[in-house]
Amino acid sequence: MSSDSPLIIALDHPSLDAALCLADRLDPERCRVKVGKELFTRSGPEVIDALHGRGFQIFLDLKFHDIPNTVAGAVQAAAEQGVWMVNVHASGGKRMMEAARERLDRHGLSTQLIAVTVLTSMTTSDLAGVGIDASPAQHVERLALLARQSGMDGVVCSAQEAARLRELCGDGFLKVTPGIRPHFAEPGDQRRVMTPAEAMAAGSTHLVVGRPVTQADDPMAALAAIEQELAAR
Ligand SMILES: O=C(O)c1cc(=O)[nH]c(=O)n1[C@@H]1O[C@H](COP(=O)(O)O)[C@@H](O)[C@H]1O
Repeated sequence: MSSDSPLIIALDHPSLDAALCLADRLDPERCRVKVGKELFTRSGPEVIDALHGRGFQIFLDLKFHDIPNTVAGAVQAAAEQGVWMVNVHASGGKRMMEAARERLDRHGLSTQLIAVTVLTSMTTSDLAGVGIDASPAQHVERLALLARQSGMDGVVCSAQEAARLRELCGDGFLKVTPGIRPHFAEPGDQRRVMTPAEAMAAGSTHLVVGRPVTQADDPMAALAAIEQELAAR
């Protein structure tokens, strides 16, 4: 089964059972799902098989960042599990991203390969704290251009940077944007946020939504409310 929806629901759950319980309340024709570090570290590849078995396309969000050979091997291992999308950190550099690209191509693996630019929880002062003297918007541009030159299919960025990246990198370059907060949701720890409709208008190609759906009393109703917000724009 596959979904044309731009929505990717982040299954940031502490156990396989909890993640599957939520997945069973979602419709794989109306969203994809994202498996991140906590869930994968606890459950291992079993969660991938279980979600595939339920018909979901999966974004395996492990944000690989290591030497080129190690990242290439990790990306290959992810792709061989049949996931739809996998990511690395653009700040791992050009040679690291190229190694990942080359490994997928060499093995004929069509998993979407994207690079994280600047995390949506980060501000200018957070960047300064790690020695980067630039605003998030400036640093995202730099890393997105590097990611495109290195053969990535797209980037993870905040929706606030999507419009600029559409100008710089074109429509076909994926812009996967977390930090999505529908009108009914709280920002929590996110700093660079937008509503679903604003994010799509700005050029996002995919919206990563976690707590606004997963913590809702009725997750499918929350997803439907987001779909309505998108349809009304
Ligand atoms: O790569 C990601 O998915 C990601 C990158 C980023 O810059 N910011 C970010 O929030 N994420 C992920 O997107 C999800 C957002 O979840 P909520 O804040 O609950 O909507 C989490 O799973 C984060 O790990």
